[in-house]
Amino acid sequence: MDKRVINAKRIVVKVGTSSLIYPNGSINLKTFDELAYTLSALNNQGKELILVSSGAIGVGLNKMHLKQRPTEIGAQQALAAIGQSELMTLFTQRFDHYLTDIAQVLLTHDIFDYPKSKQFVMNTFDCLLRDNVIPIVNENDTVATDELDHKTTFGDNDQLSAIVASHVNADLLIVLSDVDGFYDQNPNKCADANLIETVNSIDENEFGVAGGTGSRFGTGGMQTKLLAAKRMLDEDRMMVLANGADPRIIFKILAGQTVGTIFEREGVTHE
Ligand SMILES: Nc1ncnc2c1ncn2[C@@H]1O[C@H](COP(=O)(O)OP(=O)(O)O)[C@@H](O)[C@H]1O
Ligand SMILES: N[C@@H](CCC(=O)OP(=O)(O)O)C(=O)O
Repeated sequence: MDKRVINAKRIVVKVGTSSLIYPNGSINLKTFDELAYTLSALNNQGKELILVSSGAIGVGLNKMHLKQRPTEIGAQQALAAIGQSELMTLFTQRFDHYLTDIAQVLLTHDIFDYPKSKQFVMNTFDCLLRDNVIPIVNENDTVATDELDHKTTFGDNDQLSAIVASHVNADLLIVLSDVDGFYDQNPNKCADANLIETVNSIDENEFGVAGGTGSRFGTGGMQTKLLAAKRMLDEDRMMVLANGADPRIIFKILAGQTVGTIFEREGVTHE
């Protein structure tokens, strides 16, 4: 494992809907709790953490007792608005339990393109991290339209997490999903798919084996995770993709254990 992973101080963690919501639509309280515990423990150790969390629509569906995601974009945005406050309530409860302060930061993908907006966002992150408050970021779904196909999909927190990691100069991006890592074929479709432990570069070969989402509530699937990883590699940053079923896996990652898939440029020092 790359020594830089063990030494990472500023870490962005992205958690997908598939880790927070069960396939039956119920809220996965175990993940919420273990995520809050893990990030609180690391915060206490002096790490600087930013959590990018999806789940607003999933939690909104649950709150409104809906089983299917509506196709109309306005209805999805309304569900995201309902679910976002509920999502933060769940996080507040769990993080309170571990005596950790959190803050909600809603962003759009293009916010860093505007120098003044970028400055305000950066000031906010700086103050929160300085005060040991963990920012919890989601896309501002009611105003975000750039990623919508106006049919069934909504937003993309994989790439948003990479954008955030890049602008806050994070040492490491950890993406938690419902798979163990990046496979040479979609593991939900091919039983003989093999996990790839290290990826040094991403081109059409990798994109060629990256399929769409496996869950009813996830959006991007592996395509958007590879786009996020590509951004990290282009900037010589590292990303680890791992299974978020038990977020305490982050301790293993930071202990240097071989977990999931690490995306890192070639030629770095291993031990
Ligand atoms: N090559 C691949 N390796 C791993 N997972 C893949 C691959 N191609 C497609 N997938 C799918 O991507 C899914 C993860 O993406 P997604 O459902 O959007 O999760 P999340 O909600 O965590 O963002 C996996 O469950 C799997 O079905
Ligand atoms: N902003 C949306 C999620 C967008 C998204 O990228 O979802 P996912 O593929 O589960 O990470 C929400 O909170 O429901």
